[in-house]
Amino acid sequence: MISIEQMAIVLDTLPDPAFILSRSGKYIAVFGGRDARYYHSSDGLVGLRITDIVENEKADWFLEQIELALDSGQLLIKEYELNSLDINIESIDGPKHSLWFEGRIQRLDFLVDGEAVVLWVASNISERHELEIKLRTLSDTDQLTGLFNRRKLERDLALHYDAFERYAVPASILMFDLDNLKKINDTLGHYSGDEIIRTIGDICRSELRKTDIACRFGGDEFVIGLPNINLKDAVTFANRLRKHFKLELNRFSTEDIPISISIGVVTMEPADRSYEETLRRADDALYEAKRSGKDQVRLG
Ligand SMILES: Nc1nc2c(ncn2[C@@H]2O[C@H](COP(=O)(O)OP(=O)(O)OP(=O)(O)O)[C@@H](O)[C@H]2O)c(=O)[nH]1
Repeated sequence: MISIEQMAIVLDTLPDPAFILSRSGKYIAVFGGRDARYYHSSDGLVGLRITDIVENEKADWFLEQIELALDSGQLLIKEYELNSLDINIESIDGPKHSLWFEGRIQRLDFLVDGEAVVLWVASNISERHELEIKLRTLSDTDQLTGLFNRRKLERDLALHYDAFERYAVPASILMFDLDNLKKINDTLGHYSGDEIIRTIGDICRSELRKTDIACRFGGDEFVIGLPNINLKDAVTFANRLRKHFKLELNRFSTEDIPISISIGVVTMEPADRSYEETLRRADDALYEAKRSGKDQVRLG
């Protein structure tokens, strides 16, 4: 059997901080989490309330979680961030940058000063969180161009179609394809073809707003989603883009292989039953641009 004194040492040596918090957000007791590389100091917390140290919105969130854990009686697991906007990190010992935590919150079956209480164990998961963000970004990105890939595009277009259908928020789509890439590969080599595709990514990044979605759809085919843009403005944009591409890609052109792009432009319409139908119309418009001699913009 270990003694009460040894038990106290064990609690204080817990690698992750464990808080006993009341329903009203009062810190009743704090144990462990002493490593200043991973955790802010919890010295002086006992007796304070969450609202004393955490800004309003975040404090409300903490109180909500306590309430949920108390009501359900079941283990509640939540991830959250604490940064200098939430608490005055500068004045507290410990890491100064923002941290991500996994909170494990469980009702305790006793009252303190007549109030229900929970045990809140906070594990620092910042490294895991960063890795997850990197993985998510990687899985949404086309390696050659750094643009989004088709999976991410389709996810975003589904959301924009939803906004269009419910609230009539316009959204337009450009689908474009390099002209004559096969000849370029055959004549100048596959690496030149790759460089042209990479350059397309750079031009897209320089031309687009943050909310636009530029994606390499596959091979030498690209799609740009333009939220909040109607057909007229989308066509103006497509023409500007075509000229910009022509200018930049000119350095790859040879006498008998001009390098340009063909673009199909459409906007979401009530007759489209899904974003896939809008995309299909963009593809038809692109096909028309190719059929009519390439290096041009066609409306669908
Ligand atoms: N270098 C390079 N070539 C690629 C890549 N992806 C696809 N391609 C080539 O791009 C060509 C695309 O086919 P098409 O669109 O029919 O060929 P195109 O010569 O551009 O024909 P048009 O679109 O009618 O002008 C194929 O030859 C593919 O091998 C890539 O990542 N790098």
